[in-house]
Amino acid sequence: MSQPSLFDAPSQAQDPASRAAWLRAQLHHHAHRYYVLDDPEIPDAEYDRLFQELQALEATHPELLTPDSPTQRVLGKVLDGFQPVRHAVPMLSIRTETDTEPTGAANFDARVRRELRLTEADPPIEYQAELKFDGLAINLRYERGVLVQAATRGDGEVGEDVTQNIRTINQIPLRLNGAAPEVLEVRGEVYMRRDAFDRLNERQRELGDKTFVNPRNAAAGAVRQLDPGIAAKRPLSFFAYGWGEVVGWPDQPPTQAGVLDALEAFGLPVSHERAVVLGAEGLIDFHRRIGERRDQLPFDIDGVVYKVNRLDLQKQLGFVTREPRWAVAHKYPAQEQMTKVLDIDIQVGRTGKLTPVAKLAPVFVGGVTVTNATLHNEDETRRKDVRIGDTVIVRRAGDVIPEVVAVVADRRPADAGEPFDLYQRLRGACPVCGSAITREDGEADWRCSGGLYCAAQRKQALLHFAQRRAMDIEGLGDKLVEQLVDGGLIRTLPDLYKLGVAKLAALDRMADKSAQNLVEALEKSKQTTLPRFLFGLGIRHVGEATAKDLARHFGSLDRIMDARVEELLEVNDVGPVVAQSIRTFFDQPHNREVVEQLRAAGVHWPEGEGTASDAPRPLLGKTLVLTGTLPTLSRDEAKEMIEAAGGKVAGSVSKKTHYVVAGAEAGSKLAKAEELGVPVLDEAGLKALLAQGEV
Ligand SMILES: NC(=O)c1ccc[n+]([C@@H]2O[C@H](COP(=O)([O-])OP(=O)(O)OC[C@H]3O[C@@H](n4cnc5c(N)ncnc54)[C@H](O)[C@@H]3O)[C@@H](O)[C@H]2O)c1
Ligand SMILES: [Zn+2]
Repeated sequence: MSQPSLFDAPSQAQDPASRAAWLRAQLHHHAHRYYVLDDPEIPDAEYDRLFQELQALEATHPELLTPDSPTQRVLGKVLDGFQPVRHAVPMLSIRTETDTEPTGAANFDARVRRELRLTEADPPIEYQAELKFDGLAINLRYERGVLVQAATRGDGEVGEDVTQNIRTINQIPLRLNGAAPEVLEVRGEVYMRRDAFDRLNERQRELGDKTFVNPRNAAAGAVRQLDPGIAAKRPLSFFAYGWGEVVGWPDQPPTQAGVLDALEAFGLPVSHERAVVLGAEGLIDFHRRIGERRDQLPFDIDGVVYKVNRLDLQKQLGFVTREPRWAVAHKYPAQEQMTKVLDIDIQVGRTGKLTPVAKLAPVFVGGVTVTNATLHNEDETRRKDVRIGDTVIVRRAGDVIPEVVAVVADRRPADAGEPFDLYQRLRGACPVCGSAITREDGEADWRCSGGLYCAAQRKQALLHFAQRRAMDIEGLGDKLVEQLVDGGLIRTLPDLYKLGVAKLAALDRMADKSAQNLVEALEKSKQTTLPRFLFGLGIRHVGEATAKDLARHFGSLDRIMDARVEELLEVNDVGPVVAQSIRTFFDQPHNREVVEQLRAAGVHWPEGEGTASDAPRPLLGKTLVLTGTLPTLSRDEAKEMIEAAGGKVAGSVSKKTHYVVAGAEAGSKLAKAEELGVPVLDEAGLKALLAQGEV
């Protein structure tokens, strides 16, 4: 049904009464999404703007104030399925001081001094400054030191009984240490660490499930989950920052800081990022210090909280409607904001992965101006249904790249783009090199298949080609590859073999001697083997073992390049996905050109007939384990011979091992073989086995 829409909001020029009514309806709707459903539709910053507008309107037009106004009470509600819990002491909200200006702290300090009738002659007030954790407020009730109940805030008066779910949080003690009061209600925040949240979303993405907008939401959803089994799987954490009902605690400390220390001594997690400071200056300094480190904290905070430290003064100051007078929240720039999607680009990563990226109208979020945000992959873009022209929520928290977390559905313009279709958008071709793009069954990502040629994949291709197990080009590491590619010395792989000592020696931090060595290593690498070369090409799914199988089966590169999928499938261990990947790779004209240029540059290897049809493979299907030192064969030679005969070499002995080949100083593997009754051979025995087929 039609709900008030932000999109056709009555203009602010309208009369204050209808504006106020409209704002109340908006706030009620969004509070329900947020507090009850744990599924907000707009960012907090937007909610706060509406809230502040209503507050201002009610201040100038007191006759518009209604008792049910969101400014007058906390808007949570008990979800069906949970037992309601009446709080012994109401759970309130905290007043938010003007967004990010340091003057917020000065206003608060001045107000407190006025309320306490202090003059300039009086000393500065002592405050406890804390982090404002972005999670879900929980009341933990301990009776005689035992956790008997955990409840959400709800509407502040009545919350939900979530004891079962809270018990699954390891950080929350089920029994307090030491001499606990008769009744102690501990208040604090259940939250999810950012790394845990990222892992959770990563897993959701892999499963093709809906991702969570932010850690607060994921944590709130987990706590308010009717199935404790699901709640237990979400990694939640907890920080205590306050208390509710207290009975029988004669030595309760007289300050906020003292009580938090005591809670910690009882075994509750209390953040150490807190300080007792003096006056407005101390608060401003704390706000600044934490602000500088906000991105490095392992969890989200949306601000800091200032509290009068002395409890007798807190009592004297008391409460107004939904907030205490002795505390205030001072926020940082929001980590989520709304903005418009101007376009959707597709970026090619260094391994060829294609990532859709939203181009955004510039927006200030998490302390920086953001113009790009990742959409992760095609399925996720479709699940969120992000289209060009949409208004979206962008999140930037910590050092991670900004991401689009949701579309603001009722702000979609009539001329918004089509549902996202990556293949169509690129017309099937990599935006960098024009090679075909592919997406395999069961994989989330599209990829460019021009691995050897694609500029985006140049560095990766070089490193892969040069590695020890491939072309073994000594001295061609990460840093040098960066320099060579960024400096324009290498555009495609074959350029490697055009590098001369003079060109190399001109590079930063490259001594003549190392340039000379590299040129020699390059020259040496030209003489290689077909398996090494094949592996070095970086064909997706073609690892060392598959490269060896292919080389053995076909004998020559040309035969592999021209093999049909059915022919590739005849190779040991090559399935449909691998066969298709090889076929697609060699179907790209650019990849073939690179291969030709490498051969023209002098890269060569011995070729043979291949074993495609009739060569004997006496060890086909057999698994062998090598241990100790053989008299004449090196470990690599033995392995090569076994594989050539169709066998596999495994690293450890199990019941599935067919033979163990033991040399001098064989250790635990030999013992294991004897224990399991696996036949043990020496070098001569191995050779005899290999010779079996050669009749
Ligand atoms: N996006 C939306 O649609 C939407 C809707 C409703 C509310 N909201 C957001 O919810 C927030 C308003 O919530 P609120 O009025 O319930 O209060 P609040 O979150 O602004 O402040 C009170 C809460 O702060 C938390 N807190 C964290 N650290 C604390 C500390 N050290 N000491 C004391 N309390 C601490 C507690 O959970 C407490 O309940 C705003 O940020 C608002 O944007 C968003
Ligand atoms: Zn490409």
